[in-house]
Amino acid sequence: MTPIAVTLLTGFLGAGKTTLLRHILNEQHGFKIAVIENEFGEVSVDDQLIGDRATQIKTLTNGCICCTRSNELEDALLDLLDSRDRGEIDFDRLVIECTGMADPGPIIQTFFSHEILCQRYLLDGVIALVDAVHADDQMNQFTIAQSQVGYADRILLTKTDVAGESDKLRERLTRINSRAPIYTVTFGDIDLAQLFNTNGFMLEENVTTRPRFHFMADKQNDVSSIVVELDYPVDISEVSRVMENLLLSFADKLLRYKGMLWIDGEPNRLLFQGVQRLYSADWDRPWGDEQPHSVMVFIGLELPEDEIHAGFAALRK
Ligand SMILES: Nc1nc2c(ncn2[C@@H]2O[C@H](COP(=O)(O)OP(=O)(O)OP(=O)(O)O)[C@@H](O)[C@H]2O)c(=O)[nH]1
Repeated sequence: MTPIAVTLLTGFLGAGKTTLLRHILNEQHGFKIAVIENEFGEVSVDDQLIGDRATQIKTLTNGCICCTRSNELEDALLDLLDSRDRGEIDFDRLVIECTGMADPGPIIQTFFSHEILCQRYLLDGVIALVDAVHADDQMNQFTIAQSQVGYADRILLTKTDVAGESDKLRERLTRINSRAPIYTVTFGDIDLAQLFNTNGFMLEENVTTRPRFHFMADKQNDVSSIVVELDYPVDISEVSRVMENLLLSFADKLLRYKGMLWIDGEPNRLLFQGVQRLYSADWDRPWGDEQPHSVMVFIGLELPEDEIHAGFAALRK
């Protein structure tokens, strides 16, 4: 059975998530989309704004889905599957709109830690919306606004019609997350091909991410990213040991990491990625004519850069 592709919309309060969702639902894309909305408070406003284009809208108002202990998100995901299996509703994609204060981490983990959800849903991508007018202040004040950017596979800069383009803001976003491309979007108007099928959590991605800016130590952000590149082969069990050690001390700080490794004596590339404590690895295609090398991107909160660099540097034989 083909898993249902899930897109997670995150971004700080007022960044334009609902506006984008409305645009997604009104496009002629041929998908049947179900929506999970998360709002604070008993009265749901956004589902009235969205209109009736979604197959099914589930609104979770019992607190924020990233921090409630009630498994409300899990229940909603299972309910949707039940209704679909009973033939009551039909959908082939799911979009989840988080609240503006939500931490995407636990939401992402839901898709990796529950057996049925793992099988039936495929987390396709995390889209972070960033309000070009307010983002700087928001990220200065709230680390969660930085984390939302840190988890993203795509960053959408909204409200540039008011704020204009800012290289400084783009540079800051790239410092936080050097992996995600940044697109501008005005009132949600964007080609869906840029949002869907990002394969953000698939392992066959060609990871060649490099920071587009050369920067100094990051004093501005709590969340930042680093790229680790190794021009020597490493032992797979040694890599596991380095990762286990890093996770032992810093699991909560390593928001997201992804990489391609040159494993000693192996003709194939090893792709690996993780979100906090959960990580996985898979063999990819052979290196072929390409010069083998390793490249990894780590995105995290108060990123333990020295420890990461030291851990992998120690693998040089
Ligand atoms: N000028 C301008 N306004 C925008 C743009 N995108 C969204 N808005 C406006 O920004 C306001 C907030 O947009 P929403 O889509 O409700 O934002 P949200 O992220 O869903 O907000 P919360 O649910 O509160 O987190 C609305 O008044 C939108 O019309 C844009 O690109 N340009």
